[in-house]
Amino acid sequence: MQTHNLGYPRIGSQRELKKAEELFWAGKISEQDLEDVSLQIKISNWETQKHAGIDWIPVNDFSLYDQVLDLSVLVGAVPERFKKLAAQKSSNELYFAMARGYQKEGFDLKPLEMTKWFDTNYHYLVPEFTKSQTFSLSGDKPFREFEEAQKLGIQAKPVLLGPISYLLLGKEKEEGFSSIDLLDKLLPTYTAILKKLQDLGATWIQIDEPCLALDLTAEVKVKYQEVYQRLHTAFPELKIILANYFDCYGDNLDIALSLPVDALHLDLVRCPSQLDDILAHPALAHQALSLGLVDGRNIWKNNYENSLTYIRKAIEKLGKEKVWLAPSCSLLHTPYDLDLEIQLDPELKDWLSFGKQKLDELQELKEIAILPDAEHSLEYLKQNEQSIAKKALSKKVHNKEVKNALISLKASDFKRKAEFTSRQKIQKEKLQLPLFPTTTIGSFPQTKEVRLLRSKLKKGELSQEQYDAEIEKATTEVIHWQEEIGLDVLVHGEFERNDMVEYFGELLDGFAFTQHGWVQSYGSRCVKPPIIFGDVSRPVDMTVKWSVFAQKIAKRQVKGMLTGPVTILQWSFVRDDQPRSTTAFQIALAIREEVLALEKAGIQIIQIDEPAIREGLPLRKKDWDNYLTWAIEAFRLSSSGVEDQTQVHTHMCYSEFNDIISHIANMDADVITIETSRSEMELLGAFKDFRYPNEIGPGVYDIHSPRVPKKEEIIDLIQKAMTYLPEDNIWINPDCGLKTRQWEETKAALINMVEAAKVLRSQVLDTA
Ligand SMILES: CN1c2c(nc(N)[nH]c2=O)NC[C@@H]1CNc1ccc(C(=O)N[C@@H](CCC(=O)N[C@@H](CCC(=O)N[C@@H](CCC(=O)O)C(=O)O)C(=O)O)C(=O)O)cc1
Ligand SMILES: N[C@@H](CCS)C(=O)O
Ligand SMILES: [Zn+2]
Repeated sequence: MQTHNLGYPRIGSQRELKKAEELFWAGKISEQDLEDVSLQIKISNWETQKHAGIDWIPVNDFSLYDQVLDLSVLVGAVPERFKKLAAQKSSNELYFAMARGYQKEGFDLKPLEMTKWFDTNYHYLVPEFTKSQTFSLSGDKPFREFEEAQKLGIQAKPVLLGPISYLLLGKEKEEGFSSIDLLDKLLPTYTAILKKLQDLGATWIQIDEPCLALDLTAEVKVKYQEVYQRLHTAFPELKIILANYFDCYGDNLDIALSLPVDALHLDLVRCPSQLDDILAHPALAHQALSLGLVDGRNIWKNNYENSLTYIRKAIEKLGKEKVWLAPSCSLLHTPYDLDLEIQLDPELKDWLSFGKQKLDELQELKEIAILPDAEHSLEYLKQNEQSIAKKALSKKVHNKEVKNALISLKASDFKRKAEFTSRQKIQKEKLQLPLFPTTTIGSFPQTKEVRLLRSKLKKGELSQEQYDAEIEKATTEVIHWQEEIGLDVLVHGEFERNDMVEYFGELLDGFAFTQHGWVQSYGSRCVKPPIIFGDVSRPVDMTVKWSVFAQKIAKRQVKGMLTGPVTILQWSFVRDDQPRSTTAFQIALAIREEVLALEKAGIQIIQIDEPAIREGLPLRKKDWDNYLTWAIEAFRLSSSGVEDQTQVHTHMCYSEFNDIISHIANMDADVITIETSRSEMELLGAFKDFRYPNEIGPGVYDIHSPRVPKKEEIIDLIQKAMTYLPEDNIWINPDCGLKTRQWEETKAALINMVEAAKVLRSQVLDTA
């Protein structure tokens, strides 16, 4: 029996990579310094895994920015616009230019698009393909890392994203072909990579094909057979472990089992039922099974008794040699090390397991499975049973009042008092906003200075009063500045928030938060997801103080700003002892209370952000309806308590809306602000076709880039939006919050946005 790992977090246990990268980008350290930090992280990761006793340790799971971008660079899929830069710069500079864009020395290069990695909060860089796309081996990253690991005596298993998933995750940049048509062109380069790894001494290679968890066309299914047959023919000696995760193989199982690979990985956390299906499958013959037992997407201790049931079943059918033990997916999505959490409640800590502890769990499971009667095995089992039992019975988890509140919900709790058309009249009368009201999405730049204040507060170097005074100052400045430039609906800037989810997690009961539980979101950006361990309730006001403060000093309306229940759920580590929907409703009730508290305090416009509604969609379409029903109900529960005159906004980003537009409409927010600028407003087609009734703020510029949009561009975009939507329903705003931007470009962009609104208003008046 072997243990192996599918991938390890790579930001460093103290976010060393993030810090080094940001210094490198600022020109403060050299490329060599960055390489040194990277190597230290890799070595530390390998040693940790070796020390835990993992038999096969992944290499090439490290990345300076993103593993999909790594493969694009390795196979030479560099978009044409970067070619001139490529000729002048180092490979790292080109790599980061593709990741982040390049706007200097006469270049104005847009980065690759970034999108969600399946249903996670990790974002990858979307490969770009053209009809005449060519590929060629253009780097040495996996080879270098394999050699580095070998030198340290690590039994290394290179990890590569599979050729089919790679192509399917990319985007065609011109019409008339499909990315999967490029397989024949890609395979020679892909085989060159395998050849080189084999020549260096690799025996096992992990090829990730997470697209096997999606609904696939018959054409793609056939490609799987062709490709893996070709790879097997080319490398009969090389052993391939094919990894799928995040959902079942489902109806791709027959294909997966027919492939000439040496081992198949199953995510038993997301799909426990597939083990029986596989063990009973007539095609199961030559393959070993890698059991994805330990949850790579969550932080709870593994339940050994459950895992051992799976292990025993697999051994019975296949024999010990053909059973591998693994995490369900890469540990990239978990924090590094629970031992760093010295402030966590010890009772809660006993229920948890982070990346490093998950490695120990694998090793302990292996020992229990091999030597079930050994003293240490019995001890491991006993300890584990005790932790699991304590959690199930803990008073900290269960709150009767919350459970009762959920049971007592009525249909009317999910519905605004009046229909939208009546509300709209009342709100237009009350708010007296101009045509094309301008607003922003909530956050203003979270500068180093603001973050430093919080850091000092946490370290006790600043008192709460001193901190509050500084946040007051920043909020006051931003309110006055918004009024000065003429924005219509103001925001308080969110300076008091570390993150739009963690902030609420720190204030709600049933949540815990960590000191070092960082998880990579994209590139150097990380999040610290809170841990939902118990029934959720709201012991204190969470946002009222800062909204009321801002409203008091403002001459115009200030939007209250909340994160919605589905997004809080999606971006937290969630309970595994009750359905996600139950937790979502509990959070929704807490947010509903906050909404009512804001209303009572005189806030007339309240935004409830739900950027993660779409990413929460299950990977298989058959599961969509169930999810969308409870997710939209959770939003409605959070937003429906208010009077008709109170205007509820929601905000979404990173979303394609076509296939879920009826559900978006069903949220019944008075105003929805959405990311549309990158699609040049084309996303609005769905709203037009559906005759979406409520008001919409289509984003007029991309906030991911420092580029300042020109007034004329914004006018053009809104004129385009007017071909989709009634002008009375249009708001003007950026795509998303401005927290990652600098002040300089923020100011310039918003001034242009307000000027554009003025021009548009006068154009409409002229034609009236
Ligand atoms: C909108 N997005 C979000 C997602 N998920 C979330 N949970 N939150 C989101 O906002 N998913 C989708 C997108 C992803 N986008 C982003 C955008 C930006 C970040 C980001 O900037 N992350 C920060 C960390 C934010 C934070 O928690 N800050 C804390 C602590 C800051 C810190 O490191 N302090 C230093 C001292 C200060 C200093 O010297 O700078 C320290 O303690 O050592 C805070 O503000 O208090 C990042 O830096 O990565 C993430 C996802
Ligand atoms: N209100 C949040 C939404 C981000 S999706 C912000 O402005 O940052
Ligand atoms: Zn957003």
